[in-house]
Amino acid sequence: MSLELTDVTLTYPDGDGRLTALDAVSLAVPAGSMTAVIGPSGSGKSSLLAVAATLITPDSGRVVIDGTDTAGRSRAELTALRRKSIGTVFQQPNLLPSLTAAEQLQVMAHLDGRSPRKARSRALELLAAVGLADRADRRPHQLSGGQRQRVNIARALMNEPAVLLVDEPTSALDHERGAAVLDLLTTLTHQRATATVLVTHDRAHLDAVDEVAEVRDGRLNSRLGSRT
Ligand SMILES: Nc1ncnc2c1ncn2[C@@H]1O[C@H](COP(=O)(O)OP(=O)(O)OP(=O)(O)O)[C@@H](O)[C@H]1O
Repeated sequence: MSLELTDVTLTYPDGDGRLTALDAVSLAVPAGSMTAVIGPSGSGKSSLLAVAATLITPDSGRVVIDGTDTAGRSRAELTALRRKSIGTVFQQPNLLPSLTAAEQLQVMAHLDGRSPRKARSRALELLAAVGLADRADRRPHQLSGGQRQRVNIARALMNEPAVLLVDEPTSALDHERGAAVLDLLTTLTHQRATATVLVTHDRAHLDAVDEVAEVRDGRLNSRLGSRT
């Protein structure tokens, strides 16, 4: 398993007491497969993603990323693990306005100490994989919303992460562009063997995934997706 959450419980301070955002949640996502996480507002989806991203340490339970148990790791170790093993795609692409599409990706490799020449060729390869080979030298304002989200996805894959965490990637897109982005995520998940978690409100997305996990009041029920 590339991503394994076992019996994860997370609480937040809430007045005099604690609010249980995740209640003994277990989730395992193998390489090359995509799990959709659905559930009503406030059910714990973002909390689940934040725990999987190692951005929040749960009160109890185990989080294993690409074979590495995160328990007891220092902040620096977790940052290194995130950089190496986790790619994130959020609703808004958050691209840097002054950089071209290729440079947005190259920055990631630079942070990782890779050679600039290798970074450039990997950036171009990934932009081609997301259908933007001819847009590599455009800046964000010269791209459409769907194209910006594609750059965002390519950037998340720059360091060949084992785990890809995706939060509502199509919420800013119309139906057709949203469907194309979802198709792309499915293809990349299989091609690049990432363990992908997709938080979504869109039930149309559920047909494309391998497994659906529904969160309600911090508890998780898994059921198989229609691809399997
Ligand atoms: N930092 C925090 N401090 C206190 N409570 C929080 C915090 N973050 C989230 N919560 C609470 O934890 C619960 C789960 O929130 P979470 O953001 O994970 O839900 P969600 O399913 O992602 O919701 P949405 O679909 O609206 O984004 C909610 O009751 C929320 O109010």
